[in-house]
Amino acid sequence: MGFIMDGLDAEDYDRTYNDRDLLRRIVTYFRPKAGAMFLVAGMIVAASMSHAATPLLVSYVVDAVADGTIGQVGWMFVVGVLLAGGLGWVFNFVRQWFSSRVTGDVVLRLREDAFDAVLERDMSFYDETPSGRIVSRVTSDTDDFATVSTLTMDLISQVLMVLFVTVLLFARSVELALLTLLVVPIVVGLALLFRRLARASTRRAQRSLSRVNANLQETMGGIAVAKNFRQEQQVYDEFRPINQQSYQVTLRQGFVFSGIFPVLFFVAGLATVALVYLGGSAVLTRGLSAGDWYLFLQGVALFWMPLTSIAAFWSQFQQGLSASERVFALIDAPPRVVQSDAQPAGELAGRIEFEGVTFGYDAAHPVLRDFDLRIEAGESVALVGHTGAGKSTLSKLITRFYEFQEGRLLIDGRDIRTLDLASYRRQIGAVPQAPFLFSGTVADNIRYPRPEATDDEVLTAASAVGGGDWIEALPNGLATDVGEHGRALSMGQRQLVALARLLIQDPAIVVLDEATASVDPLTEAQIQEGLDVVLAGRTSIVIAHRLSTIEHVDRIIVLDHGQIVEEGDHATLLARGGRYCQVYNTYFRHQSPNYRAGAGFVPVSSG
Ligand SMILES: Nc1ncnc2c1ncn2[C@@H]1O[C@H](COP(=O)(O)OP(=O)(O)OP(=O)(O)O)[C@@H](O)[C@H]1O
Repeated sequence: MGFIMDGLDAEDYDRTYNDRDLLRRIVTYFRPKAGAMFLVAGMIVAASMSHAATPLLVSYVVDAVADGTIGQVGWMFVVGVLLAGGLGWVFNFVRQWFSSRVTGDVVLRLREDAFDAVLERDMSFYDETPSGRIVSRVTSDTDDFATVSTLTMDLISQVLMVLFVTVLLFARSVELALLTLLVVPIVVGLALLFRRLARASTRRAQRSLSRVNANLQETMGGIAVAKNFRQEQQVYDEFRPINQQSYQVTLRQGFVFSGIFPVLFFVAGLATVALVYLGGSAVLTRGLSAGDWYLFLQGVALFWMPLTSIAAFWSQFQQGLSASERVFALIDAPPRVVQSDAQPAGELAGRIEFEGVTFGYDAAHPVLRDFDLRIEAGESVALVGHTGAGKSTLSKLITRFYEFQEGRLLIDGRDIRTLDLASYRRQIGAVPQAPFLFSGTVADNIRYPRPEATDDEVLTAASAVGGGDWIEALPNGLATDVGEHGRALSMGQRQLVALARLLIQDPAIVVLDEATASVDPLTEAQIQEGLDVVLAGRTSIVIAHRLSTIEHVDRIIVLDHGQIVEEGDHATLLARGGRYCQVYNTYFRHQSPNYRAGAGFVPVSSG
């Protein structure tokens, strides 16, 4: 049991809706399609009537054969049966056509809503949720939901068939009709019991599938690293148990689902035996016509088919319901970042103040405790410190990607929680270590923050960065295709594109995580020049990895375990011989032009 259930826990934001809320929610998606659905309902009634007409007509044929009048009326029955069949086909066709439209439109809207919700989520959501799982909610879960609507329409048509057949049965013989109906509560009871089992096993099957998706997604994302280190076997070893688990869980689901049919058929078989026996005796003893008896035998078959398919329907219905539950949970996931107001940020000067901020990714383990820091408008600050010191964390709070637990964060003296996030983020330029480029040309990527930027503006921005020489090195200049994730450009070129993109955005505050990947000295110089242009006149917080950056900024802040342990400019801090010197000796010393292995250490006198 342990292995089969491992890793199939719900996501943090998963929730269980009660049936009524879930159905109400589903109905809101179908309401705009009411017109088409009425037409579908009409077609379902018409098709069900034409299908129910066939056994009725045949029962008359049986009677006509029995009393020898078939010769005079035979042709009418032939026409009647053909007509019922033909009309049934037309009604069904129209029904299928419109119900596909309804389902398609509903899924379209649901998927749009799910996608919008995904875009709205805070960064913490992406850190915690593997992207494969998100993908499977937006794609396969919405598809499963679609099957609910198709099945619901099928079910309605089946139920109508049952009603028509019941009416026919009662019209012919109340006694036999009641006998047939006696079995209904048994079937419904079994179906309800089965419904509980099906829902639980279905939910597990969906989770295991999304685990497979998540694993595949991660594998594809890191395939270059895996191949480089020849770790294909390890990747395979990781995939195998996850896939195996999905197999086991699906197998269990199949077991549960297939269990219901033998039980239902057994009950149905008993009922048929009883009807054949009682109906046969009635024909012999009480003058029931052979046609009536035939109608009953057909009626039983017609009657059982919808009932058993209703039972089978539950399984898929449950699958669709739990899929819709998962999609709605994604749509309804409460944001972690909560704004108390939505004041437009306006033109920011860029002053940033942390006042007694406490923050932990997990509230029980704070990364920052009672943290104070004031960065003046237009000041450039470099954050340095050992790995895990909290440098990126600070930048994530400034970009408002994460919610902090205590204290205040002020931007130009205004509480960050009172600002309209969209207008605030427009003034924040965040550059990650490995700048992400979207498929398209270099110009498309530079224009990304402001699609209406003219070609001249794009060219000016690109030329301002690193003297613009790098554009000539591109095969098609700014029209060069960057390839998937910018793979067609070198790391250095990608960074230059990211800097030019910042110029187009023109933010008041820049939060930059410097790339650690080394580039050639020429590109390095271009990037440094680009940085000087981009950072001029803006508040900038740089998670510094390059010596030239720390030598140029107004203030260096040394972080250790979420605390500021030292601050000042490069020369002052070097002279002090404190914690900064330790960091310098570890990370920056070797970047000095005079670097020689084992030499150039700055003496450390304290801490
Ligand atoms: N998404 C996350 N979820 C949980 N913990 C995290 C997350 N990101 C960072 N941490 C933890 O917070 C602490 C600070 O991490 P942070 O990324 O701010 O360090 P850093 O100084 O930027 O390190 P580096 O130079 O390696 O990027 C670390 O202990 C890290 O394990």
